[in-house]
Amino acid sequence: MNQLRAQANGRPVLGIPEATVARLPVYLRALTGLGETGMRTVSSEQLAAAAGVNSAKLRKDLSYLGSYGTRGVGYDVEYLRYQIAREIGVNQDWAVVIIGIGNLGQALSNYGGFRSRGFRIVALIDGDRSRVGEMHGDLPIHHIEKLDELVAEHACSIGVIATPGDAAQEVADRLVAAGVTSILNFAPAVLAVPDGVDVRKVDLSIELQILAYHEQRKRAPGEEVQA
Ligand SMILES: NC(=O)c1ccc[n+]([C@@H]2O[C@H](COP(=O)([O-])OP(=O)(O)OC[C@H]3O[C@@H](n4cnc5c(N)ncnc54)[C@H](O)[C@@H]3O)[C@@H](O)[C@H]2O)c1
Repeated sequence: MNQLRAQANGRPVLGIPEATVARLPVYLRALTGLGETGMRTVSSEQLAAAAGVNSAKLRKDLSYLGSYGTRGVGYDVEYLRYQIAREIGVNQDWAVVIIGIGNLGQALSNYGGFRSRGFRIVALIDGDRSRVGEMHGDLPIHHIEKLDELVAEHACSIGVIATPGDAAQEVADRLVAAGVTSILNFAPAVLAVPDGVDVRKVDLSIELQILAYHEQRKRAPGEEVQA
């Protein structure tokens, strides 16, 4: 899928390229940082530098939102932040369920930064009955058999999978059956899901490999990487 549908007043208006959609959270984070320093307006060059992209690309991306800035003044930081947040959907409050409360699931459940970005972790779920009732922050672990009930109770549309890879498909199937339509998958597994369900895969080792690739090219020719 190359084009995502943008919504304005609930109506689909134009296609936003997926690469642009992927950069919107980066702009949002940069704008939040600039806003916190007290900056009221920002030029496309300043925002591009803060976001780590080139300014022509930034202007093109923002034009998809109908945001062109004011010549000689730039963009209103707060308004642009609001526009991007609305486009991404983070002006809403999204209920999130995490499945698999091991090392990673616990770290995610203890991270306080999701809430300020519009994501509320509402339930922690694990397949190990001996973990039921264990508290992380102010949430207890529930057994996976309670998944349907919890998803319905909290109107969860987003599920995070942090189970081992061999359990991930089964967990995804259960999430979909419970009504979850977006899955963030940390497990090393390729998930099959029906149309209408979005899956994003997070793989930190791929990110590290990309860094290693660039690191290798910074070295002088002939310089060996120590194993
Ligand atoms: N994507 C990344 O960058 C990245 C980084 C770290 C870990 N991981 C992956 O995240 C996953 C979790 O890693 P971890 O170190 O937290 O593992 P862990 O073994 O500490 O935790 C896994 C948890 O999943 C639970 N579980 C197992 N099967 C289940 C099922 N069918 N239903 C519900 N819960 C179930 C276990 O009881 C356990 O609590 C692994 O797949 C790991 O490879 C990915």
